[in-house]
Amino acid sequence: MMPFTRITIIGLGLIGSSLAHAIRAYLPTVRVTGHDASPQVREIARRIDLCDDITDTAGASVVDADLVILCVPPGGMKAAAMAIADDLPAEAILSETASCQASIIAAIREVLPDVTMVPAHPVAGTENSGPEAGFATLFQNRWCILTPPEGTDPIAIARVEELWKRIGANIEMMDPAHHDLVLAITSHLPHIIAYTIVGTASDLEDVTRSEVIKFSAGGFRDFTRIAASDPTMWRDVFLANKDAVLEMLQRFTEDLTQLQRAIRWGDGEALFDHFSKTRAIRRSIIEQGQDDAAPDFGRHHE
Ligand SMILES: NC(=O)c1ccc[n+]([C@@H]2O[C@H](COP(=O)([O-])OP(=O)(O)OC[C@H]3O[C@@H](n4cnc5c(N)ncnc54)[C@H](O)[C@@H]3O)[C@@H](O)[C@H]2O)c1
Ligand SMILES: O=C(O)C(=O)C[C@]1(C(=O)O)C=C[C@@H](O)C=C1
Repeated sequence: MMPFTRITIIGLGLIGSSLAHAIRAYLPTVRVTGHDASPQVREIARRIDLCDDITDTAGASVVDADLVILCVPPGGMKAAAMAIADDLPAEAILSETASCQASIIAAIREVLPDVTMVPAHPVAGTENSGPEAGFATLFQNRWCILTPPEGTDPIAIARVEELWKRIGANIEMMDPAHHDLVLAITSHLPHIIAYTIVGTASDLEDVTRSEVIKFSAGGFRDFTRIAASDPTMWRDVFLANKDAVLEMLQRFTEDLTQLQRAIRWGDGEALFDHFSKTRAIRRSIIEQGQDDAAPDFGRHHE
């Protein structure tokens, strides 16, 4: 059975447009309505025929929806929820795709205290943003983490789970605070490290910009892809997931200091042991078949 018949997507950037493409490709009988706060984005979305209908106001986009998915940057989630508060049907389910969850759920709850909420964070993306960056296969064989607040109607959870399965995702359930801790190490820390290393390299006076570009074919190039990720979204992620990110950064800094000491004191054994452990981690990720998507998706769309 179709989990939903009328889905509204608010925020038509990378994730919102990918969802629209995926729902129309894999659940073609579902009616997809879209809205974005930006008139330019709405114009592009209409031109590329992204949804069955694009509305100029948030309220009009939700009046007959049975599922509304907020796909705006984390810092815009509360405003997006506020904009639909008067028009959201009582029986509609609200979802959102934010990269961090606990503080976003709390902010939405302030505006919509009684709504049935099933947040769903797809662990899939690229460094690109905007309505033309999306593609239908983005979520294929990728994790989607559901973080429903305690006491959420199990039928609502099952319907959202079914939707994500139909567009190709694998489902995991997590408590929102645990989700934020896990993502802080697996996604948010790599981004802050990439933003730092690329910034440091370009700041170095004796490494000219042209040399950075010229010699960036190796490891540095992978960092530049991540460091090209959307500045608004990532500013919001670090502010909204402050505690978990600071906790992970503290751990990371301590581990970095240990490696720094090993280099300073010529402790080759410590370095070799550490690098052997990390090589084993990479190999086990590949064995589990989770290696394929992220870097490739980015490169297809460069
Ligand atoms: N980019 C990724 O890799 C990725 C992956 C998984 C989840 N996410 C999460 O999904 C959400 C969307 O990310 P994205 O990469 O699609 O961003 P994006 O920048 O590509 O698109 C966001 C869109 O939201 C619109 N918007 C902003 N505030 C709005 C509001 N109040 N009402 C209506 N529209 C509004 C913007 O105009 C923009 O078009 C974020 O919360 C992000 O954390 C991102
Ligand atoms: O592959 C990328 O470009 C991504 O950064 C995707 C990525 C990640 O860190 O894995 C980024 C943020 C999301 O919340 C989920 C996925």
